[in-house]
Amino acid sequence: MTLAPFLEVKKASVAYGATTVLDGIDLAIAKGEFVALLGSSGCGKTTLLRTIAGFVMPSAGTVSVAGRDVTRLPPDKRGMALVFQSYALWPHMTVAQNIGYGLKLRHQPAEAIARRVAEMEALLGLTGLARRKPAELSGGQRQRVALGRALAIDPEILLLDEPLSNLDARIRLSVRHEIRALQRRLGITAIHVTHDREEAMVMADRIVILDSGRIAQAGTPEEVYNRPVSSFVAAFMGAENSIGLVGTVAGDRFAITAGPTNEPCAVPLSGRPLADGPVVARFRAEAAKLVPAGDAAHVPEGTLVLPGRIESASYPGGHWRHAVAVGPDTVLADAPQAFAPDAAVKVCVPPEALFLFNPPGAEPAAAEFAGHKTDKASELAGA
Ligand SMILES: Nc1ncnc2c1ncn2[C@@H]1O[C@H](COP(=O)(O)OP(=O)(O)OP(=O)(O)O)[C@@H](O)[C@H]1O
Repeated sequence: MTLAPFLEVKKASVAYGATTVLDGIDLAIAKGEFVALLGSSGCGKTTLLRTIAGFVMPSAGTVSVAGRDVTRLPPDKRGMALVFQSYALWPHMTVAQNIGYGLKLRHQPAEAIARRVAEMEALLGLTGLARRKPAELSGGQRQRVALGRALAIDPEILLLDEPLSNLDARIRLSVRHEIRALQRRLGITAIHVTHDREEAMVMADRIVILDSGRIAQAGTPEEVYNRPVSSFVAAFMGAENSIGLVGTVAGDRFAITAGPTNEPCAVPLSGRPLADGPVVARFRAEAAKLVPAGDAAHVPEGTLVLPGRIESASYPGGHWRHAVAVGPDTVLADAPQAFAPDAAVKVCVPPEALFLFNPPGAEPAAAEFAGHKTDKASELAGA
């Protein structure tokens, strides 16, 4: 299903002095969609959000809402509301005054403000706290007030800049669900900046992964998790183990040659745009199975086998995590039981959990991994 774009960023670039921070960003967001902007520190997430909000003027490109170019409009004329990480509540104002602040700026009559504030308090579970000042609230309550202030002006687009990062882990989980449920209920379009992968996964309809001011991949949580288009995205989505291999395309399979760190193996290409030669193989610790070196009977068929030696084991909860020396590399692999240090093992990785990429410059030029097109239409279709 392809949805018409509601918010559209076209070829947007932003530079601070000689430094390009956003480089030709193309992004189309459907009405009611919840999009997470995900990326490591300094990749340009906040700059993109502030460009959409109107606080940063792009040096090139446009921002439009419902087909209307808003690139030159001031922030308060864009129908958007921004919620910050720091809440930015007025400390001397009560909860009610903070929530009603935007309406007061818009010269709404007092009764209308009181009505809307009461609605917001009920919606956000703040009833009874109207006369308190921010200092008399918990972090979660303060964040709900900030959300109430943003929603009170009835924005079409809600922009969230790491709104949960000041909350402790447990409250964060509940506020996460509250924000998502509210966004769904109100049918509001939301863009959420975060560097927390799990937060993006559980909250968003679509995740946009930024790398050095460019979109590395945009897709549903399931797409970016299971079909990363690059080694960078795979690593960012948790496939942090990396091994160098060599292989050749043989029909619909990629035949991995036996090497110093691996046994030979053929994996289905499944549309992967691979060329003969060296590849980087990435996989998650939880996707690998550890088998004692002498126990050939328990090596699952069709898996990539990496002989190794246990360096250490730790218990993060639910399983044992092992650091395993594989040739000159160390990979992490989980198992339900602990292996002893120095034990000889085989790290077995099933083909569907193995992400293979030719090194940059070696990819087949014309090949495109099915379902990985990043043009606008398919981005929206993934919504
Ligand atoms: N006003 C500014 N002047 C100069 N450089 C800036 C300015 N604002 C941001 N930058 C630089 O632009 C780059 C992107 O910053 P941005 O805040 O968008 O990153 P981010 O992905 O949101 O990072 P974080 O997760 O750390 O907040 C960084 O290198 C930053 O130092």
